[in-house]
Amino acid sequence: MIRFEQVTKRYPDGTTAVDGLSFEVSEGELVTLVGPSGCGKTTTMMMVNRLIEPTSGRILVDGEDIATVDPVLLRRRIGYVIQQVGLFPHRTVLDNTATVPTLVGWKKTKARARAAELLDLVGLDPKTFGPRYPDQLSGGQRQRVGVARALAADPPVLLMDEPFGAVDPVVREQLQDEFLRMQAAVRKTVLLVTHDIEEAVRLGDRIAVYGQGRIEQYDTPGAVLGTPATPYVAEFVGADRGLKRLSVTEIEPDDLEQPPVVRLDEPADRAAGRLRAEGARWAVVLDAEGDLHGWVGVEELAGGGTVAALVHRMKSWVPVGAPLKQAFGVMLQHDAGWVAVLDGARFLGVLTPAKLHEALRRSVDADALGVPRGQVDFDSVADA
Ligand SMILES: Nc1ncnc2c1ncn2[C@@H]1O[C@H](COP(=O)(O)OP(=O)(O)OP(=O)(O)O)[C@@H](O)[C@H]1O
Repeated sequence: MIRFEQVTKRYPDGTTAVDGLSFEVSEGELVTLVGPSGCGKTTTMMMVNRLIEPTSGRILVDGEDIATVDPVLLRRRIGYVIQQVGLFPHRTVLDNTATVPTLVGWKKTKARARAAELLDLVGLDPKTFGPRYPDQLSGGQRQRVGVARALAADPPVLLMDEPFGAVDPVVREQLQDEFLRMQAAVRKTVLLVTHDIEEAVRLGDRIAVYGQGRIEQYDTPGAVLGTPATPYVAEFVGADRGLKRLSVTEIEPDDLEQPPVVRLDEPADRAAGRLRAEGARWAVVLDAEGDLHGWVGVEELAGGGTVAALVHRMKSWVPVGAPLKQAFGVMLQHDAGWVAVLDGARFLGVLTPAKLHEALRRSVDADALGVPRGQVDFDSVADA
């Protein structure tokens, strides 16, 4: 969808901001450009909508060399979100959002209806916020309007330059979450500039890690964190990259341990006898469908009746496919040595700290070998 071919940008004063850049962004992909200040990220992005012209090389959008496209027409196909949102102060939020559709000749009512839809999409109630002026919004709300406005003409491509940079960390995380939810629905091709590796990892399908004017590594967040291509990348992503990797590694059924299980309708004394024989001190409680009902301690099974009367509700669990970090967070929060993993209501197994470590190690090796995690034998990497 966006293709850079040997693109170089040299400014008149001799600064080479971007040097022989070649990479490609697929349709519907979100690519984050990350790197220290002055490494050429913004220059890269502004060449896509021709706010900056390359010195040499070509950029193709949807197969077309953009040097041959009228810049005004090009920019209508490309939404642009910047940190200083740049809303018109004397226009309402609704009219700000409707700017581009109005420019391209939509009727006012249609443009406003579309704007209302988009405000809704970015989490702002159009009835409440539509009539307000930009200075009546918080920083985070203004950023959302910026995103809504960029999406208004439904451009296939979105360029975002530090779009969540101007807000505090908590709001920033909320905006990132909302943006990811929205992106899952609209699937734009997105180039997003950030200097924050956490943000790059969290948002990107792929990350381009910039050195001075060049991309040092272009890969998935997991691969960049797991197997940095150069010492520069390793240093940039940080010594705690193992910890960061927890947030991009998903829980897979193969990662799980199978704890002792008792059935909800099982007589308590029989369950107790079985668990004692296995040397188990507790068990998870499932119904006939395999759905999780909670857990029970073996001591509590001493009385009569069925397990159903004795079950403790499970306070927390995590869905399969959630990041390992979420499971780790739940374990810490409840000071627990394990957390149940569910597929819908169905119990799949539990994740323990040892299993979590194993999953992380296997995922690093899987990325390095280019194979699915299930194919990596943990024993072969345990001593690595
Ligand atoms: N108009 C210009 N004239 C000369 N040099 C420029 C110009 N614009 C940018 N540069 C230089 O080009 C290099 C790349 O700048 P760019 O803005 O692309 O970096 P960046 O990675 O986006 O940085 P930041 O994260 O600080 O925004 C820098 O050294 C910058 O000083």
